[in-house]
Amino acid sequence: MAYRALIPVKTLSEAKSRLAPYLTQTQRATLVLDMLRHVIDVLHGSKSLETISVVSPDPNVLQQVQVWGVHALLEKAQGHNPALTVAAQQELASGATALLTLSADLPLLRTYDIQQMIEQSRHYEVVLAPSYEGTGTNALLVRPPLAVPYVFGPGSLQRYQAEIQQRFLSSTLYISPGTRFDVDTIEDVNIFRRSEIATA
Ligand SMILES: Nc1nc2c(ncn2[C@@H]2O[C@H](COP(=O)(O)OP(=O)(O)OP(=O)(O)O)[C@@H](O)[C@H]2O)c(=O)[nH]1
Ligand SMILES: C=C(OP(=O)(O)O)C(=O)O
Repeated sequence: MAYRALIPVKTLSEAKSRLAPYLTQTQRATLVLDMLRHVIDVLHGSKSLETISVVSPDPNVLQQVQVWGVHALLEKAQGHNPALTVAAQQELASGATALLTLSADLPLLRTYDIQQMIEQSRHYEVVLAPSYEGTGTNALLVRPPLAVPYVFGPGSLQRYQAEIQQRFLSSTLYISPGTRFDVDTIEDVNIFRRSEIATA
């Protein structure tokens, strides 16, 4: 089985727009790149992935991730789901048999989470990792790639579940702090900062 990972990353100037009232653009860009670096390090550390790719329209992001040792895919169709769809088609065409798509903003993600999701995917065609509030999807492991269409966005978990049901695919939920906690709001940033201080 050829497991690969794919991380979508927005243009830095537009990323983390919900934090714009609280953080400067430079602070937001730094936060995005720090969290992306963490996710990439964790994926590398899992030693379970044939390749790791980042899809983004931002040349600075693409240049940076190559330095970190991952593939840089220029966004060919605009928007979260269209960009992922084209990138996943490329992965499928080049031999991927399973694709883990995950958000770039998961600061508590651990290699154990990746290994567990891969383990579960041996028994289920789709493994979904929900966000804390239970409506979002922070990671999605699909075997084969594109067996389920990308439907990220508000309320995506329920939409994924409906798509899975329509296609009679087997699926399971993977629930862990590492995949549940994504940084969207200033409250999330503060929770994360407090957890860093507590573990320092
Ligand atoms: N390539 C690409 N990635 C995207 C796009 N939209 C969102 N993403 C990525 O998808 C993941 C979840 O993104 P969102 O929560 O929608 O956006 P965000 O920038 O994290 O936060 P907000 O701007 O506050 O919504 C993050 O890794 C984003 O960088 C897009 O249009 N293209
Ligand atoms: C994009 C999503 O979530 P968020 O905007 O909360 O990161 C999603 O869960 O599909």
